[in-house]
Parts: sequence; structure tokens; C-alpha cells
Amino acid sequence: MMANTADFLQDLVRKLPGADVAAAAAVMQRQAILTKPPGSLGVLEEAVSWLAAWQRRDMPRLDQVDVVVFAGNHGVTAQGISPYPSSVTEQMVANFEAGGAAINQIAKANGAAFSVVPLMLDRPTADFTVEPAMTPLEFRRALAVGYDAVVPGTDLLCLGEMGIGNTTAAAAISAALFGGPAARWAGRGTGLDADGVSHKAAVVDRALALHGEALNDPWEVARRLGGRETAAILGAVLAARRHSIPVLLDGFVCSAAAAPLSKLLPDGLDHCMIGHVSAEAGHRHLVQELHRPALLNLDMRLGEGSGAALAVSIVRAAVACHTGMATFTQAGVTNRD
Ligand SMILES: Cc1cc2ncn([C@H]3O[C@H](COP(=O)(O)O)[C@@H](O)[C@H]3O)c2cc1C
Ligand SMILES: O=C(O)c1cccnc1
Repeated sequence: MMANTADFLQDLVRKLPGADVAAAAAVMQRQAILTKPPGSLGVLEEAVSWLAAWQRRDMPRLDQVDVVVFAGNHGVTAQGISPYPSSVTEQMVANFEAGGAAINQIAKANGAAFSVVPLMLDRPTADFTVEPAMTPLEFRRALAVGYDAVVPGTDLLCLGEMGIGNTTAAAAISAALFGGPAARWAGRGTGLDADGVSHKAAVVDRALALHGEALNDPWEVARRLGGRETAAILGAVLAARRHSIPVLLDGFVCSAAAAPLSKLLPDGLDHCMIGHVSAEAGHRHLVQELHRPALLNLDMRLGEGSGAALAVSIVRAAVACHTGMATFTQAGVTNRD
């Protein structure tokens, strides 16, 4: 990789802020005196202390929740790994802009602002079974688009993607980072049959063999196997960390896009939760590898940030309990000894 690109990438992960442990402790203290048995709100309690730790606020808030969807096209579609043509990516971007997609409705239902960021849809990445998907410069530019799309002051950021073929890219990224065979990571995507899934796995295995040792570097995994939209998601996750913004990741593709950061830094994704476990086969393995909590499991396999935006409802309820509940003293309820 070009020297200045290597410097640029190293700078991105240098001295990333850690969690605000005092804010998380303040949440735990308050949780202990609210009118409920300790721990009875389960993951809701975890979600509030996580929000506090990464917003750096004792009382976390959700005034500004953003859903940002990045879109890109993939050269690997030449291998026949998706039932849909690449033209659908751009058509869906128009649908997002017109407010007609599932994510528009889910974002609206959960009080989240929605935006879509298309990345050079007329220039698909190269077919990664033949050569790296992006040049170092292309990769760096896509990362920067994602980084710059994050607005400081956002209270919670939900990330999503649109890109025909990107479940194959996500399978390749996952296999490269966490180990093959590709069959562990290749799923039906938008609706392949069993033969289609086997073919997809074979395509991924071919790519892993081609790129070989280069894939020991997580940045190279993202550049060689990812798309512009997955690189942008990685950039947005980094920007969110920099700006103290907690992140809800979406399903398989979004989680795979962020995954290189977990290899670059052991705590790299601690400011992220996973909105849902996708029905795409590889996602439950990936959730385990990332060691991050997943909030919902509703048999969804759409992408677009839909699972992340839906999980906002859970996080909102968690914050409402934390801020609105009475303490034992206030309510005159007897606490245990
Ligand atoms: C109409 C339509 C809307 C979508 N919204 C998200 N995806 C999802 O499907 C694509 C990945 O699946 P594959 O790897 O099988 O191509 C991504 O664009 C993803 O976001 C959609 C796909 C389609 C067809
Ligand atoms: O889980 C996902 O991210 C997913 C699943 C199928 C199609 N597109 C995305």
C-alpha cells in the first residue's frame, strides 16, 4: 500500500478515545435505586450504560438519532453471485430518496433522521476474484466519505448499506478475518438457492486463495474484498468513535464492514452494538466473533440499516426507563435489605 495511505490509516486508529467509565458507573448507581429488582431490565440496562459511556453523559439522551445508508456497486457481480442486477443499487437509492423503501418507514417510525450516501455507483469496484476491489486511493476516498458523513453532536448513529453483491463481499471479509471455509460465511443473500450458495462460497474461496497473505492486514481485507459502501461504513464507525457517538450496526454486511476495526484494536468496536441478528447465515457466527451484544432477532435479512433502525425502539425504551422511573424512595416502595 502507498506510504501516505498507510500513514493516513494509522492516524485514523491512533489514540481513539476509550469509554467514559465514570458515566457508565453513574448509570449503574441509578439503576440500583430504581423501582425494579437489580438487573431485571437485562440488556436494556446494559444499553443505557453503554450509551452513557460512549456519549460521555451520566444521563444519556436520544434527541438526534441518525440513520445513514451508504451505497456502492461491486465488480464481483460478474461472477453471478446475486439474483439481482447491479442496476438495482441505483434504483433503490432513488427509492430511498423518494421515501419508498422499508428503511424510510422504520426510521420514521422510530424518530430517526434518514440519509443515503451513494458512492460512485457508475464505477463498480473491481472484481475481487481477479484483483483488489479498490486501489489504495479509491479505498481511502471511500473511507473518507464515510468519515465525513458523521455529524458531531449526533446522539446515536445507525449504519446501513445498499449494494447488489455485497453479501458476497461480506462473506469474503468475514472469512479473511475470522477463518474459512467460505461455506461458513456464504448465505442466500437476496434469495440464492442451495446451488447458488455453493457457487458463492466457491467464488469467495477463490478470492481468498488469490489474495493470500495480504489478507493478514485488516485494512487490506477491507480494501481488497470490500466495496466503497463497506469502506464508508468503516470510516463512519471510526468517526463516531472520535466524536463520542454510539453506533448501532445493522446485519451481516454492516457488521462485516466494521469488523476489520475489531482486528486492528481489541476494543475497536466497543462503541457499537448490533441492532439485530440477521437471518443471513453467516451473521450469527460474526456476532460471536465480534463479542458485541445484538438487540433483536426477528428473522430479517434486508440490510439498508433496517435492523439497526428498528433497534432504536429498544434503546429509546431503555433510556425512557432510566430517566423516567421513580426510585424506591420517591415511590415509597420497599427495597430489599
Ligand atoms: C429490491 C432490493 C432492496 C434491497 N434492500 C437491501 N438489499 C440488500 O440486498 C443486497 C445484498 O444481497 P446480494 O448479495 O444477494 O445482492 C444489498 O444491496 C442489501 O442491502 C436489497 C436488495 C434488493 C434486491
Ligand atoms: O444481513 C444483511 O446485512 C443482509 C442480508 C441479506 C441481504 N442484504 C443484507
